[in-house]
Amino acid sequence: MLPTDSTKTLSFKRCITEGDLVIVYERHDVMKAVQVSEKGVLQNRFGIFKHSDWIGKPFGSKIFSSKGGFVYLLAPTPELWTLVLSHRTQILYIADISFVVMYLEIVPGCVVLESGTGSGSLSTSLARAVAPHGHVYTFDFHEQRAASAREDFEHTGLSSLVTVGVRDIQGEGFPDEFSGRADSVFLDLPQPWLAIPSAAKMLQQDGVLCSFSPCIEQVQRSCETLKSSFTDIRTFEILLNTYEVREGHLPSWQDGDGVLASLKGCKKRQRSTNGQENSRPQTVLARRMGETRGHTGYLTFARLSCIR
Ligand SMILES: C[S@@+](CC[C@H](N)C(=O)[O-])C[C@H]1O[C@@H](n2cnc3c(N)ncnc32)[C@H](O)[C@@H]1O
Repeated sequence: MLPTDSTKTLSFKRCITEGDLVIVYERHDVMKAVQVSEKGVLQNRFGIFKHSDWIGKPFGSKIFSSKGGFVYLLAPTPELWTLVLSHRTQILYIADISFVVMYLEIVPGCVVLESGTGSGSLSTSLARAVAPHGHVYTFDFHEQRAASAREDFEHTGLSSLVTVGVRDIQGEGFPDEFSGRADSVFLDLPQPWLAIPSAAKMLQQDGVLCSFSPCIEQVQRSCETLKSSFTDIRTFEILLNTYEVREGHLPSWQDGDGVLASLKGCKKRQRSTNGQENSRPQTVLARRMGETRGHTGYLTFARLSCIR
């Protein structure tokens, strides 16, 4: 059983009720988080939507406005929350987040330490990964950021899984009460090497640490510090290619190589009985969108050595 308030973000199989946070989805790049209230109204380019029509509908419903336009009402999963949250800092995105959760070996029941909290983008996914009985303790030295993150975790229903502390982790290290208790530690700090000795103290035998740094000089300095108590030190840079999937006409053989793949396979150009060329049939196309997404940062992982 999940703690009751965390069912908001962690369960998909329920109906929308008053007070819920929903993600109103127009397109993959146009979404917003809305708190449902009986008297609430949403207005966008597709028309006017009354919240009262949403209550009782399952998450995932397609909802029509009086003008016939529509939006989808989606559950505020960590994946979607990362795309709609208010940016108080730079944040981690899904490609890095998914790699972090996997490589830190985070499973239900884990205790995870994190600093800084920033906008809580990573913390939200960490919380889901440790649910229902694990916990994320996240620290930021910026009081207002910590308070805003706490409010967000209330809204997304994760506050029973995440505790936000105000602390200078580079200066003071993590609190001693976590000594030897953490399964994993994640650092997104300007000088992570200052926090690494404390992180090593917090980790259980063979626990894993990850440090995110935007530049390679920081990585080098962190690795120097990691060498004294960690093993299996490895750095990754995650680069993402996105493909747009849409209906369209296949190019003729003379059209160049703009379209990289057809999901339905190639159909030859058709000719009618009078020998005229028909318009080419519609098919589903996948086209690479622009350049590979640029550099976000380096992820350095290391496992605590058994001999401390
Ligand atoms: C880039 S943000 C973290 C973003 C976060 N990973 C996310 O996905 O939303 C870095 C955070 O570290 C915090 N920070 C910087 N130095 C710190 C320190 N010495 N102790 C604790 N937090 C610190 C900043 O206030 C900032 O909020």
